[in-house]
Amino acid sequence: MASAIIAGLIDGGHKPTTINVSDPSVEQLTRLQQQFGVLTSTDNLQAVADADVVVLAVKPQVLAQVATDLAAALQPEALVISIAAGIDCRSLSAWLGQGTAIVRCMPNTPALVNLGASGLYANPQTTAAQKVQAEAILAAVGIVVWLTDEDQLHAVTAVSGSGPAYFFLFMEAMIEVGVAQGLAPDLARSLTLQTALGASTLASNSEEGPDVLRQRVTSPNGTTEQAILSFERDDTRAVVKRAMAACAQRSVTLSEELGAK
Ligand SMILES: NC(=O)C1=CN([C@@H]2O[C@H](COP(=O)(O)OP(=O)(O)OC[C@H]3O[C@@H](n4cnc5c(N)ncnc54)[C@H](OP(=O)(O)O)[C@@H]3O)[C@@H](O)[C@H]2O)C=CC1
Ligand SMILES: O=C(O)[C@@H]1CCC=N1
Repeated sequence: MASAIIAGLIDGGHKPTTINVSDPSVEQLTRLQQQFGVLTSTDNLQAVADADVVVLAVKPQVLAQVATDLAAALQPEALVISIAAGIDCRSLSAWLGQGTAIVRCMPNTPALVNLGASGLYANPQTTAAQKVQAEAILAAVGIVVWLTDEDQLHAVTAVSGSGPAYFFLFMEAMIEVGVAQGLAPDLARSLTLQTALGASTLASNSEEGPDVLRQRVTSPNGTTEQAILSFERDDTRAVVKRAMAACAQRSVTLSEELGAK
């Protein structure tokens, strides 16, 4: 995720030498340095020392340690943006310092192709100018929505944070079945991916909702009708509801398991 955000910032005209990337892996840093021309360090404290914005893009499992270590090195006026799933502002403040301006963000991997979708929530310590900064960083890789209730980030995770994986699963299944029905694998793949891109683009460009667009594909007594009836008989909406509930619930329990006690 961090690579995607760095790429978006640099594509958007951000000067590479104003970005300092820290990671334990020298190989990873060398790759980022060669690809983007950013400054690099294996020392998190050194990387944040002069930073006005710090993006925390580590796994939730290491966030407590990383954030606690950073506290002493942060500039008092720095904005901290965390993209970690689940971990709330209460925990981040406990680790970073109570006065820290924090924006929590839930991005997604289509940020890699500038088609990301991010939900953002700012704690009360965040100034209007810092909110503009946070929005500009995430807007470099896709659309941004602001949330007024931090708990909504669980739902954003279930919709867009994890959402790409649901569509990939659907694509995998369609490709497999296309092949089973007699198509060459490369044909099944390109037809599936173009259909996903076409459906998404059509829905994005249309004033009509997905329900109306679906009905347009579904000719009475035609082929689609049989597929949709089969999906409804299998209660696909309930399947989606259970999956997204499990996802949002995991976001809640990540916070309980890994948050500040
Ligand atoms: N993947 C996704 O679709 C999304 C992920 N997120 C969130 O983004 C965060 C990162 O996820 P993702 O990008 O997938 O994970 P990655 O494992 O790809 O990236 C995490 C990076 O953090 C580095 N790292 C590990 N320990 C430290 C440390 N102590 N100090 C500095 N860097 C460290 C890792 O290095 P190394 O590999 O060498 O250990 C790795 O490069 C997570 O919190 C996740 O919840 C949010 C939205 C979507
Ligand atoms: O699976 C995860 O925990 C992360 C957060 C959202 C997408 N990937």
